[in-house]
Amino acid sequence: MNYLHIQDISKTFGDKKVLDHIDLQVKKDEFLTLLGPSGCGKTTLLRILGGFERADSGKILFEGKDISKQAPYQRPMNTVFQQYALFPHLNVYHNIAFGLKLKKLPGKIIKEKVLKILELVNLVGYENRTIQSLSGGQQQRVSIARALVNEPKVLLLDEPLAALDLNLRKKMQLELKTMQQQVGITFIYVTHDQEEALTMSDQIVVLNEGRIQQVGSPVEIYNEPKNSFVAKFVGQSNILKATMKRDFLVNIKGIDLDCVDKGFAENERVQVVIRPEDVEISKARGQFQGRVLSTVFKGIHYEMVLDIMGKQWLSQSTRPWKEGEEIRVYIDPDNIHVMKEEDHA
Ligand SMILES: Nc1ncnc2c1ncn2[C@@H]1O[C@H](COP(=O)(O)OP(=O)(O)OP(=O)(O)O)[C@@H](O)[C@H]1O
Repeated sequence: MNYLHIQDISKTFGDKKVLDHIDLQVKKDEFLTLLGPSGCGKTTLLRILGGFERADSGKILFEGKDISKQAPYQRPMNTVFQQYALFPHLNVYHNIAFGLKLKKLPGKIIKEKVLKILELVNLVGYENRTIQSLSGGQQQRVSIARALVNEPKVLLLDEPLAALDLNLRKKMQLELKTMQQQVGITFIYVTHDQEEALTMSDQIVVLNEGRIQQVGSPVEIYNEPKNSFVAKFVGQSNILKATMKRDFLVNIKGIDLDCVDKGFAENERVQVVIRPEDVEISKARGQFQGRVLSTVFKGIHYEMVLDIMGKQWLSQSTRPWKEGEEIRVYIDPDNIHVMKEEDHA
């Protein structure tokens, strides 16, 4: 039996179809991320899961039971919002204990649970602090603690780190992942930040315009994007028109390249994705000839725009190449990913 099954969910606001037949299986103890651009329907799907919004059609099944009609508090889920939604007049302890008091648990048990969760979110000693005296990162930890203390089976997180600065966000990403592994709760995490999704997730669901584009592990999504939307949205890519000659041989602009992909017909028109870090520039070796158009220093590497037979390619290298320099480019067959051709590409 599936743990959580989002079964054929659709939702329309006015005349806009926001979710279009979303069908998704979520495993127990999995960190699953809904990734997509602003407006693609991520938050709406999360709100439907949490019970804050009703789908037009489809069901939410938890351990085989239909929970679609349950109120938020009846569901085995808790939500952490981007705006921390903490009670400003209560201190840290009472913010976290709030839900447990509503459940009328004995004071001793409440105290034990709150102290345990404070340890998990690294806030031991902060019990009596007011919410206003905490930093943004600490406030978000309180809101995560407040959700986790209720021991939900599934935690829903809607861009919880969006308001934090970059350094703190990166630190919290790792902390959240560790927390999730420690508590062994399924996390469903919404973000539009592809790096965040790649860092934290077991599974990523890429959404665009209310439709699932691809479901896969971070490595699958990055290395084997299913279409040009995923290839462009997750990392940078060179997307090139090509023709499949036969299995393991693809032709780009008259140049034959070995490749690992198969399953395409002879002479089928395809698209090839090559990541900038896989574009190897050298003076002498390579299937393609070209010229450096620009070079920008990016900290740990240089980013170059190349002119390869009249098309611009992005590339990365640890050494700078001079603008105007004539170069060759080598692509390893392992780094050539072939996709079906799309009309809009
Ligand atoms: N209650 C509502 N009434 C009307 N339209 C809505 C409502 N909620 C969401 N929408 C619309 O549905 C679309 C999807 O919104 P949603 O918030 O799910 O997207 P999102 O992917 O989470 O985007 P963001 O990252 O910007 O929050 C948007 O066009 C939004 O304007």
